[in-house]
Amino acid sequence: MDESRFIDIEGVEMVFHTKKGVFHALREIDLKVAKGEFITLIGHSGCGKSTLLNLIAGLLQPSDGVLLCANREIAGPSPERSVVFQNHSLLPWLTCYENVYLGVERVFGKAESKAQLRERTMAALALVGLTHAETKRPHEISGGMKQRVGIARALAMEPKVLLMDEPFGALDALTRAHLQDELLKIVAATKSTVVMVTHDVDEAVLLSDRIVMMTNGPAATIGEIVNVQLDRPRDRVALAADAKYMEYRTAVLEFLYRKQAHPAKEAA
Ligand SMILES: Nc1ncnc2c1ncn2[C@@H]1O[C@H](COP(=O)(O)OP(=O)(O)OP(=O)(O)O)[C@@H](O)[C@H]1O
Repeated sequence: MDESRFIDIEGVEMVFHTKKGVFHALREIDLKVAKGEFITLIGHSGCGKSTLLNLIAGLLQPSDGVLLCANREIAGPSPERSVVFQNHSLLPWLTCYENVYLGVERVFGKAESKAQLRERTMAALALVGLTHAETKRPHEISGGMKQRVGIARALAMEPKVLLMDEPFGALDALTRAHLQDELLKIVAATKSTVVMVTHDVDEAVLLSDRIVMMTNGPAATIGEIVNVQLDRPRDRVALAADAKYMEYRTAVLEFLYRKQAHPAKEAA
């Protein structure tokens, strides 16, 4: 298999049929994501970032074009492409442990013993530093912890691709920085392929191998792509004074606020 096109998106168009008529959301989307690559999607509000992520997740079907993952057409949702949403979407009546276990059981339940499933669940909770919270329910933990349970659940399914829709968008700046650092470590350890939607320019530069910048909608498409060639592991404090980091940051700001200025709704 050609690992440089692990996710292969070709000629994708997305048209929504609404009560008000036809809405052309995405046009001519071509993107190849390599195995182990970390991609962020950035662009102004409403440009179609979530739509593109949902197409890769298989939650939406394109109006035209094709999406492949590991050479197979993406025909629907699958645990091999697990999604972490902004609102953590945990089941409120289940404990943190049970929320993660549910995903583990779905993927490995037929093949493995209960002890093995338990081991996987505990390993995923440990990965996000939540072993101590296994018996707590979502209302008993902070927003950052809930988001970590969501990430643990997604990772525990050992997905080929981790899809994240503004996973840290609702968190305060310090918690957000902490979770970004954790995610970098986890991704380095698991060698996951990640596609993440973000509004945050610094988050995009810190995490990405490539930043995919989208033009404004309607009929949004990929405008430019920034190749972030910063060594890993990355240290946010050291990067703050790094000339290359500033260059990438400026390139994204330039795209968003000069080339794709959005007078009504300034994002990022
Ligand atoms: N199911 C749908 N039916 C009709 N229109 C839709 C549907 N889903 C999305 N859209 C429209 O497609 C466009 C892209 O929406 P999308 O949510 O993908 O944007 P986004 O870039 O993720 O926005 P935000 O940053 O605000 O979350 C928007 O104009 C939106 O109103």
